Amino acid sequence: MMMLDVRAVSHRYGQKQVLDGVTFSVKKGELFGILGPNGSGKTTLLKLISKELPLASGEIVMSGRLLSELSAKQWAQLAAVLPQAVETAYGYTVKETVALGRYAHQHGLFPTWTAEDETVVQEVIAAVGLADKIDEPLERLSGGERQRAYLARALAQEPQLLLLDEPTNHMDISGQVRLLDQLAQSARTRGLTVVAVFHDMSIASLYCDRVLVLKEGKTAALGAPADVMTPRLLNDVFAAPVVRQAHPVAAKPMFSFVPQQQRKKAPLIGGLHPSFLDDAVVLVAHKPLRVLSSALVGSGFQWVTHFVNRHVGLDYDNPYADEDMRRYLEQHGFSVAQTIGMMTAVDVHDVVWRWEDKEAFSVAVMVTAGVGNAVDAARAWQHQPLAAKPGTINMVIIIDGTLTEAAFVQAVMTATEAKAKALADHRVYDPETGTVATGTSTDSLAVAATQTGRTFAYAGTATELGRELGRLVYEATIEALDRYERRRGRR
Ligand SMILES: Nc1ncnc2c1ncn2[C@@H]1O[C@H](COP(=O)(O)OP(=O)(O)OP(=O)(O)O)[C@@H](O)[C@H]1O
Repeated sequence: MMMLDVRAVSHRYGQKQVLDGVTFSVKKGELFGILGPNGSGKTTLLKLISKELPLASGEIVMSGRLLSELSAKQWAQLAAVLPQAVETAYGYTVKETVALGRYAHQHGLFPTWTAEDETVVQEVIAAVGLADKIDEPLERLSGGERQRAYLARALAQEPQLLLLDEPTNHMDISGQVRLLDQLAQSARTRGLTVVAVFHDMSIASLYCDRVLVLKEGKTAALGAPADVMTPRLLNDVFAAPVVRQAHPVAAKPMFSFVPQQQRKKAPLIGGLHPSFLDDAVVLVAHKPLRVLSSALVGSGFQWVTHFVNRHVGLDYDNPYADEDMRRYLEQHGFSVAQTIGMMTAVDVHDVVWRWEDKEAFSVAVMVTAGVGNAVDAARAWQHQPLAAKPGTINMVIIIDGTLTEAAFVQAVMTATEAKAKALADHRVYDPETGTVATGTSTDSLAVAATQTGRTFAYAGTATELGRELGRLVYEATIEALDRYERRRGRR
């Protein structure tokens, strides 16, 4: 059974329609987020669910019962609410405030304070981190501490459903994390259902199982954050440019707004640098880049924001490597449609990142090199049929500038030639033919361009762009080969 069913709910203040046919359900134990710009109807929706506003249109069912059939006390036995702004009642201590939350559990005309009431109150105060302030009057707490005291009061109700309006509003980062971890744990262990309004999209993405995105009182999106919180949707709903990035440790997308000024001035490459997951090196561009790539995921011409080079073991042998890579990207919160995915057996911490800012353009190169499967392309025909093994040179090239398609292809040629020269100078040999290797059997390359600024019709070695590109690729490949050898030497 659903904990909460909201069916075709609409609401007007006078003539003003602020909610229009909103429908969603929340399962028991779910952490459900409501997102949307100011005035999109989020608080109104919570007030309708908490019976603070009368429901004029649509239906709300809580734990199988129509809201209209629940008395105030019955409602309070099922649900608790932490509103956006709570009036501080002066003179009450933390404990007295929290004790008010037990009202729904007390019986008779002269309710008595039971041992259970006392235990619950002590527990929830400890859970929100206010044990040392238990006898402090509320007006002597900070805004964040007071918010936590009110949260403890809501938790003391031992509700099945907790409604929160911007619960982390006044809290510092550690307070936010503690509160949300606590809610997530209650959801997991006690089956507590949480419906919360969030303004911070990254927090919503990190903690919510599903989100409802409201725009002008209507549902703009409903689903898992990784699925529905696309930059395009958020751009549209919030009318501001949003960047989606990978969280460094959690498999959830993070979001940041890009200040207009910064967008105009800051060159892309200056702010770009590799970041690491446990088993991958990741590059995140602030805006989609046009890419020509041979990668496992995202081959051909694409517009992407993410480049993921994932480490797999030397014995990795999967005929469906592309599907496996897609799954990996999804599990780690990347949008497959906007990501270039490569694989390597090399330790990704040996990645080499080189960049050069010229007046007319900038170029950056990211290389991981492993040459366990080194091949001389001119003599590959002498090999036994080659197995696609993951000993590989992977390269991502990023150019601040506008490239024609010819320039993309020429950039691929220039990079490939410079890489082959690096292998020759590094004396990497094809173990089967004994001749100098030109690459490995599974190398990947992605050339990406911002498609803003100066246009480059060519990127061959006769052009300034090509010359710079050739130098960077050569130097980065040599350095990556050095790192590869050093690590092998250490084994
Ligand atoms: N009591 C009221 N009387 C008239 N209009 C109201 C009332 N309360 C809210 N509104 C209007 O209804 C719209 C939705 O308000 P609501 O508070 O639900 O939005 P919200 O999404 O929670 O916004 P915020 O992010 O600013 O908290 C707004 O345009 C607001 O001005």
